[in-house]
Amino acid sequence: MQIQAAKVIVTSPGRNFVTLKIETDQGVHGIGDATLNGRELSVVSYLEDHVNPALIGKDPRRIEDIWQYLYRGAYWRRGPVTMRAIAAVDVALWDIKAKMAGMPLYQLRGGRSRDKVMVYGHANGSDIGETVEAVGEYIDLGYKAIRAQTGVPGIKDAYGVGRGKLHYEPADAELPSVTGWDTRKALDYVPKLFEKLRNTYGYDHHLLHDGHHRYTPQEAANLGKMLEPFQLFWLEDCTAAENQEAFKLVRQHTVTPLAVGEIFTTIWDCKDLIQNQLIDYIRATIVGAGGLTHLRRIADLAALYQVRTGCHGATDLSPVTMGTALHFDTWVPNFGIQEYMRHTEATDEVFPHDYSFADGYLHCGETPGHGVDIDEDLAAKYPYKPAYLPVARLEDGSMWNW
Ligand SMILES: O=C(O)C(O)[C@@H](O)[C@H](O)[C@H](O)CO
Ligand SMILES: [Mg+2]
Repeated sequence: MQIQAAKVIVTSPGRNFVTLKIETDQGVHGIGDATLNGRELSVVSYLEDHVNPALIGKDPRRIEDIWQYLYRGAYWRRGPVTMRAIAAVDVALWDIKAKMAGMPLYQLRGGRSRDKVMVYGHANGSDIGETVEAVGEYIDLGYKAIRAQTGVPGIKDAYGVGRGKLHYEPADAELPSVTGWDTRKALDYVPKLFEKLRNTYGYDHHLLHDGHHRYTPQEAANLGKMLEPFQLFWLEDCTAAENQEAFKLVRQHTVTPLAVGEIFTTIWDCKDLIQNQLIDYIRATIVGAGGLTHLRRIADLAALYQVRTGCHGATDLSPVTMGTALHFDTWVPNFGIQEYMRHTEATDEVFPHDYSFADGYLHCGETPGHGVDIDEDLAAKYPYKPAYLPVARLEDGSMWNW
């Protein structure tokens, strides 16, 4: 069996997605997601110029060997562009293998560990009142877990406040727009949001919050401590994690559960965080961390330390990543939760899929493979359109973390 063709499809049904399609001489094809928000075309080039030519003629069943070939063979290791390209190949090959086996992908991992996958949705508003209302809407939709983000008075367009209700999408401008940040104001306002949420809805639902790398370790520790009475499911990206040791300080001061990892690309980014039990949830996902082949290694290491998974699932990852993540979530023994931001209808049409939402849970389908395909004719109707995430600056003009 041989790989006959590998092609990259770029489509923008509301936002940009990069998809790799691998075709075999047996008529079976597989697809993988290679989307890197705001840097999409760099992965297109990486695949078209450097990876795809090397795939032709290879045996698609040798997934592990092809993964090692692309990782070790490049000499230049890790990084978002390289690892997303590897992830796309890896996922397309797992799709092919599962289709050939006539099984849904989770069966090839070891079968079901659970009946359904708990997800969290994104509730946001420009102030506490609006966010509390938005959380209520998610509760009415059946969600068991809800992430709550609020605009903060005096801060211009704070992180997490979207334009649409169910379709939060911050990558909007042809060049990054400028938003603001003020830690003092946020530290004062965010705990009040969670106090109001618990007073309004009680403690039956899981509540989550994303700090988006905005706080120093000391400030993050302070926030975690103030949020303790409100029993969060997790506080995400409370501080930047390039220096994994930074989490020690946070951990020493608060029992609020910590999650991190949506921008991690390999196990090396979270090895110390996991082994020192500095986090509770690892947010790496399929497209970000080298595909199913690598993500399961991260999950296995995490399991040794009772760290659970919480895959990134924002709408800058295509339905291909969501579908594959759901097969991973259905299998992985140390599952925690899955992020679920809904794609727009146009995106769902370009990527027909068999996963479905009901009563706060997502269910992966039973069709062979990962259950997601691409309608190439429809995809061609939505050409690439540059779109960037905003940047953040402090009041005095200093660059901050978006
Ligand atoms: O889903 C999350 O938790 C995020 O932090 C995203 O909103 C993130 O900002 C985007 O995925 C970046 O592309
Ligand atoms: Mg996040």
